[in-house]
Amino acid sequence: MTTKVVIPSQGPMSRMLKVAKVASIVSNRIAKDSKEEQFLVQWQSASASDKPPLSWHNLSDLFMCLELVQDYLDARDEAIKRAPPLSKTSLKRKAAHFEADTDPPISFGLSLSSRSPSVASTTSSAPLSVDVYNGVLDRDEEGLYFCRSDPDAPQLSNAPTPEMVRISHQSKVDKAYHRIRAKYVARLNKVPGKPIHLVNTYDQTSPSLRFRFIPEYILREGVNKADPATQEGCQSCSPHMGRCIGCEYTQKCECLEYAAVNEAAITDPTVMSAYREAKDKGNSLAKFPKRFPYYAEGTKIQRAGTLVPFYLDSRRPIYECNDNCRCGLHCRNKNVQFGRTIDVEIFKTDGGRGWGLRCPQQLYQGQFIDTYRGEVITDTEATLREETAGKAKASYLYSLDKFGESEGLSDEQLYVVDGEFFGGPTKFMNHSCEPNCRQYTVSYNKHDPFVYDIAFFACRDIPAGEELTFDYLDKEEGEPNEDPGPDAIPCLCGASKCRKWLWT
Ligand SMILES: C[S@@+](CC[C@H](N)C(=O)[O-])C[C@H]1O[C@@H](n2cnc3c(N)ncnc32)[C@H](O)[C@@H]1O
Repeated sequence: MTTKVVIPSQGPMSRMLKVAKVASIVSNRIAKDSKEEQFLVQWQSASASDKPPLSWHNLSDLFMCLELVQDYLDARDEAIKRAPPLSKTSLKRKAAHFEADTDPPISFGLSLSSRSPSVASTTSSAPLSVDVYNGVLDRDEEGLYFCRSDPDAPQLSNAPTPEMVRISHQSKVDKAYHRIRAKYVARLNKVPGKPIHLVNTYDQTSPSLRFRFIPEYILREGVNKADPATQEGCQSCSPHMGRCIGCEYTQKCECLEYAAVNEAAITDPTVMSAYREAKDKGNSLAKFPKRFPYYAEGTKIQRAGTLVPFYLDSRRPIYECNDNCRCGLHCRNKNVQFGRTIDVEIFKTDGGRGWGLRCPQQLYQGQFIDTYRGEVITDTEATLREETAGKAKASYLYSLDKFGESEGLSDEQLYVVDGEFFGGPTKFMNHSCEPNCRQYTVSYNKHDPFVYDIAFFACRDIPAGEELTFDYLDKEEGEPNEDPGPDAIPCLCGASKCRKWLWT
């Protein structure tokens, strides 16, 4: 007679698993008696020579390790897609069998001991909520369950068996998908600021629970932001000049010192030659005409705060005023620093591009959407992460190289933003060869060429619900396209002028 160890059911929290000791989820099934979705947990083994213990658990036990359930479901989904299709008759027969008896036939000899005071023994004929296959369930001081190896138990090296795999592919996992979605939405609801919605009318999946929403960059080892003492503010401006919109005169505002010169505004030939000379010699261009980047209040309602054409149609960096400025909180030259002001929706795209981002309301040309957030890492660390994760990883890495050339910095000195595991909703923005958004450099410290914001703006009016996209290559006007290499990722943007690949 096989002994199984049963954990008494005492409400959902009483059986939470100790996540740190769970290695992975390796199978799933529907419990014969309770019809609960269950998952086979593979635990970490005490030593490398021990075979890891395995135990079946109801979904409710796994709330704290839903990330691992999600990993398992992704792999299961891939395996199902790769599996040869079953013939209609065999599918029907197996499904019928499965509904009648969903417990996998156990093809290995089980001999389980029950030495933990928190578990009770029963026989295989008793109704089981959870059964342990080759270990002993125990509880730590916080009451969390884990499974430790039992030297007397048989060493199971072949789980999941082919039979377990067959059953797992036919067993429903709707509740697991639902729980994962609920956990993701609960997290979204905690993100400060305007709501982020999650919409998936395509399948049951949710974006990765491993991702954490963060409001600011996380600076990792070796990354240094310029000393706050170097963040000069404009000292000659005030909130009460002219129209009371903060900075009013570009020539007064020291924040624009390094901003692009508006050459079209230089009509005097003497000024033009002085400008050319200063430019050639690398002298200060502070006194030449500049533009504030945003329309101020008082223009058309849909224009206020949007980019003026001088910036909209270019890749010119934007220098916003900062906390050390005298122009006040409501300066017309402060925008991106206040963050997103629109709702966004993360949605599952059709056509193989994964998740995408859209806005449920209409956006106007030049309107700020959000910044790209993530871990700021060194170039060396970025290369390491890229090599470890393979070519697809490159998609979440964003180089902060805007000032590299003008400041004479080498690639190794520059930083990279990795938005894969930490970031904001813009992580989900896909590429299009004919995009409706564009990325801009936004700096609050003109003396720091290393750490600045990457901000997305609508480059045309965007109707409510249209997917937000940008061009991943962000090339200068007229810059030629490189030929795609053998590893080039095919582009699925569907635009009529599609380049056919994402990057080389
Ligand atoms: C920054 S992520 C965008 C969000 C991503 N779709 C997701 O589900 O997390 C970049 C990745 O999205 C996919 N992607 C984005 N735009 C695409 C396009 N036009 N064609 C094909 N895949 C695209 C590629 O897998 C790329 O590596």
